[in-house]
Amino acid sequence: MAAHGVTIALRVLHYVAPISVVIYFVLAKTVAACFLHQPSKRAGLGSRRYAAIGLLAGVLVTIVAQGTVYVLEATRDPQWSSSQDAAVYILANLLAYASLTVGIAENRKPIWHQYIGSWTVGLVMEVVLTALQPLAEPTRNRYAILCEVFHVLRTLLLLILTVAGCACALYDRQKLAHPKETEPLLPNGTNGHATKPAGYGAVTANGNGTVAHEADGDEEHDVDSDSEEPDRDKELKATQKKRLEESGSWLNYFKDFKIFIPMLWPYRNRFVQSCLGVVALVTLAQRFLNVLVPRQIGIITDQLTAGGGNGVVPWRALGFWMLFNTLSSSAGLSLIKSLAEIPVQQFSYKSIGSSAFRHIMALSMDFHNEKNSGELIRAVEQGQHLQGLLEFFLFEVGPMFTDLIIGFVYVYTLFDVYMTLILMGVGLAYIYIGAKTTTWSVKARRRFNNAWRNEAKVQNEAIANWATVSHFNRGSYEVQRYSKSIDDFNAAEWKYYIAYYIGGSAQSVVMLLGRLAAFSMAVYRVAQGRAPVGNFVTLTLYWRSIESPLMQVSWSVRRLSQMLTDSERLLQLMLTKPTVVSAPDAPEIMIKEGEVEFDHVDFAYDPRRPTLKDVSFTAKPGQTVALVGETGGGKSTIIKVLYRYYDIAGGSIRIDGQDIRNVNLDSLRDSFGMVPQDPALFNISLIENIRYARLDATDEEIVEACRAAAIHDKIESFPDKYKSTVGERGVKLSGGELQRVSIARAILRQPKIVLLDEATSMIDAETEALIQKAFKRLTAGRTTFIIAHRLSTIQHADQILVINDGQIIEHGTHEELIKRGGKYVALWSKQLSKDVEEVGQALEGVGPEQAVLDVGAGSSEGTAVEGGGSDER
Ligand SMILES: Nc1ncnc2c1ncn2[C@@H]1O[C@H](COP(=O)(O)OP(=O)(O)OP(=O)(O)O)[C@@H](O)[C@H]1O
Repeated sequence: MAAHGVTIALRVLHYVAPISVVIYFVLAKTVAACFLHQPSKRAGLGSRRYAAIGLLAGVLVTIVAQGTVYVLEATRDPQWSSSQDAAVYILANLLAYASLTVGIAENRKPIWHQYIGSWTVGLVMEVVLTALQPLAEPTRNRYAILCEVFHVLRTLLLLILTVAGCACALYDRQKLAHPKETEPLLPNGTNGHATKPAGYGAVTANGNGTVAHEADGDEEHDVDSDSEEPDRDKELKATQKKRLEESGSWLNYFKDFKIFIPMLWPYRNRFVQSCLGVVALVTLAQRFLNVLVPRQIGIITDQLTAGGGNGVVPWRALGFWMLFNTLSSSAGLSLIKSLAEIPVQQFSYKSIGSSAFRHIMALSMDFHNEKNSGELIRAVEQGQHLQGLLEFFLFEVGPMFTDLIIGFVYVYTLFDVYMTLILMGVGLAYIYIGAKTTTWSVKARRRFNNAWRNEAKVQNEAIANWATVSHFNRGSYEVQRYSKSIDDFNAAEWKYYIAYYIGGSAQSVVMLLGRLAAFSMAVYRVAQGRAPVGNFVTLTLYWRSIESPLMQVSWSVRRLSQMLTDSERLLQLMLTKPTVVSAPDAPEIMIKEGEVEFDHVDFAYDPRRPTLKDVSFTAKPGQTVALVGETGGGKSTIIKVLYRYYDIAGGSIRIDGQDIRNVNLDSLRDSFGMVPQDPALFNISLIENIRYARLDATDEEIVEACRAAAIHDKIESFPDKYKSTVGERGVKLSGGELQRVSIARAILRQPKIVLLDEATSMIDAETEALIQKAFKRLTAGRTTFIIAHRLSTIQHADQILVINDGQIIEHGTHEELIKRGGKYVALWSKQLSKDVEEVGQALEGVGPEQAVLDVGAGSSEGTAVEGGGSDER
């Protein structure tokens, strides 16, 4: 009775032993991957790895030897099938220890505790099995004795592995705790490694899915060391690694991706939610159909075989098969699923696209000055690959694992546990090869993406800067540059597809071998009479349903990593916070008078170089303040900080006593009418471009504004009048026309404060005189800031500020400044002499009296010649 109990315990242990080793290893690996466990600094010692591989090879030999003994015993005793548990123990143990051996052989820096723990679990199991074996079989033949010898040998090998592993771990801990006693006094620099800057390449992903310090010199697993990548991508990856290191675990790392959840999950959209429900139901039904269709064929086969041609048709079984088959056809449930998926995909496409676009538009000027717009667009496009993420997890990864589990159980019920083991073996080999090829293809994919982006960038830059290219006659140079970028792209694409296809073929071979083994085993079993023919037919049809989730596992890993790589750029973009934002619950600005006060304002684009230094002045309500000074002095910057393109570093800017940082940003910007230095238009009609300033303006108001800006007659002279399109950024208009359109926009906007940044620099003096009236109307009663190099434009200003090197060096009215005889006068006379020179050149050949006459007109009326001819770009 006791022997019977021991036999049962032994049988159970035969199943439990290999499973517990595998479970421990998988759990330890998962925990290590999630919490970024790092291999110890001494983990890469080659001698330890080789010793462990040698001992594990010994363990494998004892398992194979024991298996051989069982086969010999089976040939001697046909009733041997009763010891199926022993066969399972051998096969499963072989799979388990082979996986551990491959794990160490593949990884130059293993995380040892994962392995030591698995060996310990294996050791405990082997000790119990070795002790129970003699109790279960008191009378033993030579086969049993041999098996016991192998058991003992295996136990000894595992004991050595466990004890040596623990001893090494303890030794390392002591050694690392007292580095001074053992480490060389000189740092790493002595072995030729350069010190890397903090935060850059500090950690790299290694084969464990964990991070390792690059300084350890483990280049084999440094999948990210990619010298061909542009600096920006290296920066991106450095940020990603830094983020991973700071977050401490992959779980935390993925927390950042949660910003995409509201874009993927339709919280408030009932229709999309119900479509998701339909997709979920169909997915569930498909799991059942995967089994029911081949099973029904098996049932029909068995009924036909049993009938032996007696004319009885299995109508009922056939009817069910027809029903199941129709449901699983592409005109059945798949059609419903495909239709229901469309709104779900469109929802996420729209929400990712519009959120990313909204975010980009809300980012501050410093960001937009740095970024290449082509790259931004590509980041959004690639990020939209995330669109399928929700479905991917819910309706691909989930069903895939369900199918696998159903598959393991169903092939067991069709035949026996060996079939399940074949399936597991194929699965492990397939996933292993899949993981290997994914590593190559992800690396190749990154290069492919970079080359693709670079190609778009080169093309985009050349087209956008066509005028510059043409000024320097660099057309063929740009074509050459572009064709080189296509060559790079083709080379990267070629490498990517090689890695992709070779990996795919290797996996197909594994799949084929698995199919051959399973079908041979099924034929053998049917021939032995241990299973009906119908089961073989069912298996051949069902095998395809098991292969596809297996293929999906590695494909899903590949797809997930591809989705994450592609969306990393969008994530970085979404994580970029605008530097200028409204304070929470900031009130709208209330402008009554329009008094603008700069109070000890300091500002710098780059903290190493101050741009504005202690700037203080007050623009009284309705006053016109002119900013003059040498180029690069900081005039435009004063306007930019007032518009809050940038936040100042010190002091404050107040409008009617309200600090502009404490009011709502939109309301602040709504109060300004800006005419910038280089106005740009959309490539739409003129009338739409002007209406952009005030979307509800009527056509009459637009025409009125254009009249005031002295551009109406010009527009009327165009063949399509107000409907003329203006080209990209307004290139079809001359510089002067562009500025006048821009002034018309400002007039239409009816702002509270007017900002004119070189608004008339490209307009000739004659036209400027025409629009002076318009300016008067625009600026009447409004506080106005004017930047102008043409001093005549600003001589009537209420206040003139002379800006030099970020400071106000003089201020006052034109007359006061002229009287003072300082920098303003220097600027004024410099301009006069420049004008005389230019006029002299322009009037070469004209009589001297005539030239003097013209200069006189220019100086009194504001340099009549300055704008001459500059109205054309
Ligand atoms: N986005 C920026 N990033 C870094 N530095 C900048 C930026 N914009 C301007 N600067 C620098 O700030 C300084 C002041 O520039 P700003 O455009 O305000 O001068 P300005 O007086 O308006 O010149 P100009 O009369 O030529 O328009 C210059 O040295 C310029 O190089």
